Amino acid sequence: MATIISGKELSASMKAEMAAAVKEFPAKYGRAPHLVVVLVGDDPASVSYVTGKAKASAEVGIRNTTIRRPAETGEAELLALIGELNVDDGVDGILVQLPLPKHIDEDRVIAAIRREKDVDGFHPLNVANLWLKQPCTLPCTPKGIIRMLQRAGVEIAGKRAVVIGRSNIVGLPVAKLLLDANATVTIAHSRTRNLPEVTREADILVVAIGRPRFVTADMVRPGAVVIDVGVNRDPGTGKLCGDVDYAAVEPLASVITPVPGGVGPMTIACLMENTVECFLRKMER
Ligand SMILES: Nc1nc(=O)c2c([nH]1)NC[C@@H]1CN(c3ccc(C(=O)N[C@@H](CCC(=O)O)C(=O)O)cc3)C=[N+]21
Repeated sequence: MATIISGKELSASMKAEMAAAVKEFPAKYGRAPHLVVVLVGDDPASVSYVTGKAKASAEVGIRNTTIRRPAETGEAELLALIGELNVDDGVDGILVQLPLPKHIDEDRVIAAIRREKDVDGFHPLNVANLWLKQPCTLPCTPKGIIRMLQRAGVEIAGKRAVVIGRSNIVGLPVAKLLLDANATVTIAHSRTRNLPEVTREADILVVAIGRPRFVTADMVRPGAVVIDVGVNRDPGTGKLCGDVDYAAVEPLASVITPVPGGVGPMTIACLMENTVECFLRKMER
């Protein structure tokens, strides 16, 4: 029987704490923080994520503007919109929802966001500063994962951590944060040979590979801490499911995160935190 880390509960307490602080901002700074979310196209998953971000903003007292553009929007047009938001003093955070339509270069769009307003922590200068251990905006999902480990009282230093997945958004930055917390880190991926053998070495297993129920019981060391970053639709039921076969793995893990109600809500809470941090850095400059 594993301890289940509820991202739902932990994110709710983070949001409540932020709301109490943000309530004082209009009197202190003249206004509330303002997050602008840009959504290009109408992918249903993206629409639902963007709605989640607006809902969380309301809970915390952050002003949220969601700008929607048709899927055919040109890259130049999107870059022009970002340029306007960059120089708008009333905008503290800019998030461009990913993935973008194929005709738009995501890297170019991310790099166009003013670094001080990059609440995702995806801008090249934020990424560089993460790897140089300089002050930076941390990407929301990795930040949320570390928060969950801390909340569960998981000691990271000296442990073996295995991350499955090497994306810029989750795998690479979470590996860096675990390394900075003095874990011994392995980054595994689709081309890793003998993957079950590698993952069985893990005291802490972070799974961000994007395949429903990919991690089975034979891949997990008894007593391991298992963090499931997956957000998949079950091909059969259409329900949300993780990258971990939860029913099979939960009985042998010491600590595990569920899907839904795990890493996802923590990502959103950390996005709110990053928005508040960008706002405060600006106001205190
Ligand atoms: N620029 C950008 N920043 C992102 O942070 C970003 C993005 N693009 N593109 C897509 C991914 C995905 N993502 C999720 C956030 C919350 C949940 C979440 O809260 N999930 C709930 C369930 C939600 C539901 O029921 O659909 C849960 O796991 O309990 C899921 C996924 C942020 N992303």
